[in-house]
Amino acid sequence: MITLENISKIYPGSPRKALDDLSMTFEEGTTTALIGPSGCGKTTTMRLINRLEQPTSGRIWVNGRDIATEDPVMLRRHIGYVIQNVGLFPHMTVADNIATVPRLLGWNASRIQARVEELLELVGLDAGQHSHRFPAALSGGQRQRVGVARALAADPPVMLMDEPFGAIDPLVRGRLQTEFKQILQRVKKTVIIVTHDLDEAIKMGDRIAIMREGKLCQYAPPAEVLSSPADAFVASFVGSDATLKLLAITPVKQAMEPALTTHHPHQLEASATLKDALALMLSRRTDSLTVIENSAPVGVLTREQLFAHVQSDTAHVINERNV
Ligand SMILES: Nc1ncnc2c1ncn2[C@@H]1O[C@H](COP(=O)(O)OP(=O)(O)OP(=O)(O)O)[C@@H](O)[C@H]1O
Repeated sequence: MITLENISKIYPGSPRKALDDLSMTFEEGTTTALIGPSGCGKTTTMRLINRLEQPTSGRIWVNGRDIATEDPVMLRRHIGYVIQNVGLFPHMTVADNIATVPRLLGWNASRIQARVEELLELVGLDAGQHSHRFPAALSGGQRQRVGVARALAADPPVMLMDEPFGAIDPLVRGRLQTEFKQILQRVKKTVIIVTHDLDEAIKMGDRIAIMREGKLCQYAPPAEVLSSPADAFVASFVGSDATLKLLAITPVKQAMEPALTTHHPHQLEASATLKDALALMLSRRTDSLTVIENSAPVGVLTREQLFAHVQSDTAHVINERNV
């Protein structure tokens, strides 16, 4: 768990606060997406947590310890850090890059090799094919995978990821986001991801922290940010298509009426989203669907139930357009 307690940061010579009395807690084993306009203090927050910067005032606790009392170098060995363009050492092979922190921690050679192979498999790279290559010979997506493997090498409880997909082309980015989310769920770390991309924040974050001018505007699960923005700024930040984004992350199961027998001919898996359901209703020109799980009916979803799950104003707009 990471706790920021009344953190303010004023950079020398700067007229304004980069962070302004910021207090928040990042729960253990969860992924938080930090998002907000340029200059709102996202990167500063990350750099304070791994002590690349010092707060002007306030305290930061990582797993119950005040990091001001920790040796910054030792602290950083227990915090994985992934940045845009990765920062791999260009003169070192993939294997040596991943082995950096385990070597500093004094692991023996066979343990390091086993860990490198395990991590390459975890991030979807073939060890035999990639271990001995140099970063320049990899694609952007492959470099990013190596960056994540390196950050995970010593199994740190905390991972900081500063725009980890920023330099990746959009098609590969979507795939990497999906894969990394699965990896992060498996390794159960406390993860903070800085992003500029709301869709990425919604996809990756268990919670989203929306910042503005060094303060926190809202800190909540994606569905709550989309359905109940805390103020006008958050509402404008999430945009007019918040309802569609909400449909895209809400499982059908949450909105359906349970039922073991139904007469509606069109079927949809319970794991599908309300956006999938709406698309199916539109294409089949129907107002109700049978929801199935393991090939058996588990419920019914009607258009009314679907709209009841999204903000009423916007739902009316969708309804009136009869989409
Ligand atoms: N080393 C520095 N010296 C002086 N001011 C800085 C320094 N680093 C950041 N700042 C200022 O602090 C504020 C917060 O910057 P920060 O980089 O944390 O924002 P950010 O939300 O990560 O921005 P971006 O999305 O553009 O990366 C900005 O006004 C920035 O200009």
